[in-house]
Amino acid sequence: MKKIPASKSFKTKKESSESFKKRFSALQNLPRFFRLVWETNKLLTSGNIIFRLIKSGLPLLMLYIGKEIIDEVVRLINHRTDSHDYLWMLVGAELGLTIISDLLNRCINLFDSLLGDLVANKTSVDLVHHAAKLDLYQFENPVFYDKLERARRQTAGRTVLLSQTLAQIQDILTLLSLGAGLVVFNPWLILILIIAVIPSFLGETHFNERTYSLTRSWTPERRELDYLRYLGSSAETAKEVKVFGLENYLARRFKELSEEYYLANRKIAISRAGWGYFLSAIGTVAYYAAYVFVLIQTLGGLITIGTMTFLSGSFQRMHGMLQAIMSRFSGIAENALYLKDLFDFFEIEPTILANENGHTILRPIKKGIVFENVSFKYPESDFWAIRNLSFTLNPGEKLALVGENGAGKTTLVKLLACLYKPTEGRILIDGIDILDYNLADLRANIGIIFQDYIRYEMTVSDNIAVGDIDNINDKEAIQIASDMSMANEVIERLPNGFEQVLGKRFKEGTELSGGQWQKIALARAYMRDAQLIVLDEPTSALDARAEHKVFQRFSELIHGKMAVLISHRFSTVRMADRILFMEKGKLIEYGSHEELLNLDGKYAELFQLQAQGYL
Ligand SMILES: Nc1ncnc2c1ncn2[C@@H]1O[C@H](COP(=O)(O)OP(=O)(O)OP(=O)(O)O)[C@@H](O)[C@H]1O
Repeated sequence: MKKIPASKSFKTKKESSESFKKRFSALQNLPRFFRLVWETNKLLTSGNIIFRLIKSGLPLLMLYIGKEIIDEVVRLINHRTDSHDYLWMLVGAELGLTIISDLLNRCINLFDSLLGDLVANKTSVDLVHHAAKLDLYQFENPVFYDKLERARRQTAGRTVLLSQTLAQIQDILTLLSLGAGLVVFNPWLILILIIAVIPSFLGETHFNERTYSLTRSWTPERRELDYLRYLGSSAETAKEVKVFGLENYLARRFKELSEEYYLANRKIAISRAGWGYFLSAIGTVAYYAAYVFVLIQTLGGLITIGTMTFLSGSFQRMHGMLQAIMSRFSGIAENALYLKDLFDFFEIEPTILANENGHTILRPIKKGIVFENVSFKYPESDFWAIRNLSFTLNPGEKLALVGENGAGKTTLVKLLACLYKPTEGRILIDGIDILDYNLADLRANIGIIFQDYIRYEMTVSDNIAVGDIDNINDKEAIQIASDMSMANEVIERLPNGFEQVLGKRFKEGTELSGGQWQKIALARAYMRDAQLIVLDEPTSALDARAEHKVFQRFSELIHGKMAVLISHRFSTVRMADRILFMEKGKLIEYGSHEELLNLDGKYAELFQLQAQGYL
């Protein structure tokens, strides 16, 4: 079994004090959090605060009435003929306050939970919007991914922080009011009280901080655990797990890793329980010392029995409350740290900007698309995925990209869609760098179907409409796109036609074959009114005849538009006006099919090889 890395289980003093400071500075995130809560729902937020303010004054009032009741009862025992009216009035008032207090509790809980759900929903929506703005390479970076993962966890978890902080404010107000009552009768008790809770507070703070550092430093492993759980128990992976008999391997890997995490966690949990018990025992002893002090004063006739119950009652409540406030305080600081992860994520800026005021693409494109000495390295990679690539895609031209696996074909398409920035060189549309165009307009003009397109487990209609999501309700356009891509042949055979849910995740879902999925995905390309259509091996799962037919149709249907086709089938590739043959990121041959055959180079060699396979 792997040993727990030292850095994960133990930390130096310096690290501890640094993260301690970090915890407290994380509290600075609270105002931003409350702004978010306020913006989410002003009515619920203000209602919640008002109810809590009222509630915070009730304990003092109740204790005072309790004291008055006892003193009145004692007085009436000694003066039996006096009227009982004041006593019943006090009892009535106590009953009324109890009923109001219950009602306030219900309202506060209700508002907390409604507000918590709304905040979680709003944060999730903001998260999706922000994630969509970020660069693709950021998603491929593990550090970023961990941040995203932590942020995603925060969206639901912050509900606790909301009620914690509001309860904290409420308890502090109650404490102040009770404290004022206590000061009037005996100021010394306050001092005992403070001494009693400080050890617990320090203990709580220390352990919360250790838990946070542990959780944080284990984010990559927790991500791996989630991934292993997914591999071992999801519909998508079940087929392969069964045929390769991976269950034991996955379960073992999960067990080993989860056990390491458990052990690290257990260590903290045990010392937390031990120290927590010891430190709160100090508080209990102090409480009893104060209690004895009050009893002695009562026996000496210095205070009434009512005052004794008031003092011991408020002391007990304040003790409990102070302890709750202190332990909640470190809880809040801890949650605020997690909150920092969420806000940090929102602070990550994309490098490819939306460029809302950028150029818009001419319709139709006049001079075409020019790759000008473009080179590209993936971030964190030290080899060139694309190297010194220069070519022009003329208006109306159909270009095919050919090359062995890893030659850089998909990378070229990603650069064209502005998913990455070229490391060197420029890509121009009508003479303007694509980075200077309005990003949304640029992408609206390009329709790309990637080889790893998404199989949306939604209706057929939605699966096609994602190609032009603004027209999701345009049934006619969806129908036409499906006719064009030959998906109609698939759809006709589905029990619910266009409304058929695809995939096996949801009830009544139907699974399609690889080729059938591809025909549906291909319809997305016809949905949008793009000037350039890029198909990155979207027909690899079609049989040879179907692929030939699809491409023949494609050439006819997109007549006049620009297209880039990536395929490993030469029968398809030869339909293009021009073919670019790529090797290790470089363009090594280009021309029409006939020209490349006459050249008798790499293209011709691969073509012959494939042709022989069919002989
Ligand atoms: N996200 C990525 N991060 C780092 N390197 C990558 C990434 N995607 C691709 N590469 C590398 O870039 C090179 C070009 O990959 P690309 O996907 O463009 O090839 P391709 O020609 O489309 O291959 P195929 O025919 O297999 O689809 C490969 O060596 C690959 O390992």
